Amino acid sequence: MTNPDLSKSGTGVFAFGILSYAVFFAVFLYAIGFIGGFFTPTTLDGTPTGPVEKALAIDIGLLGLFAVQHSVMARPAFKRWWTTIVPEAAERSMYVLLSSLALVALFTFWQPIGGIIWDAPDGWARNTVIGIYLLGWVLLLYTTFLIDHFDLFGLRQSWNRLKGNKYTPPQFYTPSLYRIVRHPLYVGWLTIFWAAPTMTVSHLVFALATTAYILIAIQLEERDLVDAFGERYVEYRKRTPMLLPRLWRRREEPTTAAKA
Ligand SMILES: C[S@@+](CC[C@H](N)C(=O)[O-])C[C@H]1O[C@@H](n2cnc3c(N)ncnc32)[C@H](O)[C@@H]1O
Repeated sequence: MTNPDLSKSGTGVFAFGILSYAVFFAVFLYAIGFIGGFFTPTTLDGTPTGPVEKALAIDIGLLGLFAVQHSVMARPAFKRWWTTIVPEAAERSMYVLLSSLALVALFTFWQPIGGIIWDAPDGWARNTVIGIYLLGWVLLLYTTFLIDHFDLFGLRQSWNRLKGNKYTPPQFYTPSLYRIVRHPLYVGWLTIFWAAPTMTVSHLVFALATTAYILIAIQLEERDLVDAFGERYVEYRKRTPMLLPRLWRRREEPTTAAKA
């Protein structure tokens, strides 16, 4: 089969990359309001409009849709097949666009369930939780730049295609926060999901499901990282905690290379 990259114009692929990035950015801004409960017309917590069973079924379906799209399309085997259909330089932008559209569906059709699990009192307690929530977003955005923000959201690939440069995938990095935990970006997400000044039943369903999803996604992602980077990632995994920073210094163990 011919590589579709060769038959598509670099300008078209780059324009698609920009469009996909713009949609992602709008979804990112909306998500801050949707999960935090400010400004946006629909929110995670809100007034229920129908029976609990129906709301639960819809919400779990929406979360499942996102989880399947986001995980299946991220696997190397899927990408190998998919890039026989879409240009290689547009693959990541396509992934970002479809992830964003799955989130638009979630924002649009989410059914609040009501029922308060906890509610931080007004004043310093509530403001502190909101502060932690916003810090989660800062952590998330900051971490994307530690790996490669523009590669993660597909712009680097389409820019390279436009310029006719050969694409080199990102290498294995452990800068800054990656020395403290292996998944700082997911720490950002978990902070965002759980730092809720008011925790309703639908927010709890959302936080539990997304936490479970992240724990599964880490297993899949690390399997791919071991395949891609081999012993370097295995050693890194041994010395660096997954999500919770160590509060004490670990006794240095000899590396596999040193043992052999
Ligand atoms: C959404 S990012 C999440 C990164 C990481 N799991 C985290 O929570 O910070 C997923 C992409 O980051 C890549 N990735 C994860 N750890 C990496 C590292 N230390 N260096 C380079 N790429 C990494 C994965 O291969 C995957 O393509």
